[in-house]
Amino acid sequence: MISLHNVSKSFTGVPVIQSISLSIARGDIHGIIGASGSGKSTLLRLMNLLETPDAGDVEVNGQKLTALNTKQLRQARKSIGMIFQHFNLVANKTVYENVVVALELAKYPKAELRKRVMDCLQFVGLESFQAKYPAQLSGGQKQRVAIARALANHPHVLLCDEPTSSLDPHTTAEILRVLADINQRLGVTIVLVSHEMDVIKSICNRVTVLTDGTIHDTVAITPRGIQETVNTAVHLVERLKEDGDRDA
Ligand SMILES: Nc1ncnc2c1ncn2[C@@H]1O[C@H](COP(=O)(O)OP(=O)(O)OP(=O)(O)O)[C@@H](O)[C@H]1O
Repeated sequence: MISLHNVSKSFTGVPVIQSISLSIARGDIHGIIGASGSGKSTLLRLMNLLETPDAGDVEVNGQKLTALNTKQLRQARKSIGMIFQHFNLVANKTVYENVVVALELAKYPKAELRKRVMDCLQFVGLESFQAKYPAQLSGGQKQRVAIARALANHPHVLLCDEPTSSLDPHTTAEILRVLADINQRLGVTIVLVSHEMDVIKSICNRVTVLTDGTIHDTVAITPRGIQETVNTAVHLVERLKEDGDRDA
């Protein structure tokens, strides 16, 4: 589904990704983990050519992206959704408008716009929030809108760059559940960059460990499932007591 062949990328002469080859199979939830600065985000952004490789080839869904012209690449990107740590919503657009923009940019048939937006919002459980603005939403709700927007054009692949890093554990579990659902119900291949081992272990079936822009290893794991978390005040106090982090 996604193949990188000897891909390299430098910034201002400093190598950040060094001749990486990696294959991600259709239907996988593939994690990328590594220390800060190891190149995780850059590797992910090379998969949809948000970063252009200095060398090597990137193939997604049978198409060699590195061989396409600008127009062809724009077309190919419709089938590659992406979400980010800080959601990247347009602040002065409503939830509905944030999703419809993705469809309009992709020249989706006008008559089908409304239905498609509402289907996507329903999938993430936010159809009743369509008229709200991002500032009126919680972090988890904002990420759901971003997911709805990423799903709008029926992608085959969803690239997720630290999608839960701004969220509390309870909301993290909710968003991971949505991602697992997208993978299972819609058959979307997911690549998930995270520095949190718990996040990676909960839903990924393969994991690449990056170190200094090279692959240390890629291993198969059994996702252990999304841990239920509770965020009531009582539960939070209990957690503090467990950690011994309270006034004596
Ligand atoms: N556009 C850019 N221009 C210059 N340097 C960049 C750029 N993007 C990334 N880098 C550098 O490349 C290296 C890898 O960055 P990257 O964001 O891919 O790492 P990361 O593993 O995702 O880090 P983190 O976990 O801290 O987000 C870092 O040293 C970073 O400063």
